Amino acid sequence: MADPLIVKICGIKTPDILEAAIAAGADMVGFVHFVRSPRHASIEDIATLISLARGRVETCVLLVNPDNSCVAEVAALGPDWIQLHGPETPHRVEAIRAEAGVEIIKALPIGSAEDVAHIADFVDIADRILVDAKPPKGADRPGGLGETFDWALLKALDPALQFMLSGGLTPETVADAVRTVRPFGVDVSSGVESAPGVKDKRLIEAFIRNARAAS
Ligand SMILES: O=C(O)c1ccccc1N[C@@H]1O[C@H](COP(=O)(O)O)[C@@H](O)[C@H]1O
Repeated sequence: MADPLIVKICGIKTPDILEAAIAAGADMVGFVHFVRSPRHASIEDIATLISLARGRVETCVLLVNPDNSCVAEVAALGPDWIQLHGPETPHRVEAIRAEAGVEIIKALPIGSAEDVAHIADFVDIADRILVDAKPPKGADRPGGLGETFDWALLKALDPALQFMLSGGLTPETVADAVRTVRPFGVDVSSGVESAPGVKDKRLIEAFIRNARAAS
């Protein structure tokens, strides 16, 4: 039997939405610590959210090219995962993993066949790979933009690679994404919001329901 689909709801900022994501059956919740994001949460808020979530759902802190002090601050909160969503090199990912002692999701931007080929540089270093749309030139952040990409590019991947899919997924598109791409997991942020940074409980429920129905 195939592994059950992992569903991650990212960009949670409040206990209320955390509870809604857990009640809806999320496997993993993400907290963004990146000041340019409308989903940015302070270290103090993330500490509270992780303590509420511990033992109930896997937790992930999303960072963009963090320095060592940021890594240490986040590692001290005891998340299950750190998601690196910036231009971190394989060497830097390895160093952060060793420094933090936390499993790493490496997010990689996909816009071309070369981007897909670049994934191989990280498969033995990161604990999990997440593919996202390459942000448009001039974007003020490297993700959480609701942008999709050409999923057909992923056909070049090693079929044995278990990866998570993100990038512009919504309750309407996630079933098609699951059936077409057959990812190990799906990750969503802006597709379950009523406005940038404002999560919508009904959209979270619909996303998880539709993802599971297709898996
Ligand atoms: O959510 C953000 O603001 C964000 C900021 C910086 C890097 C990544 C960010 N979000 C992640 O991007 C993907 C795709 O998001 P979306 O569903 O297209 O909105 C996902 O992993 C988000 O957690």
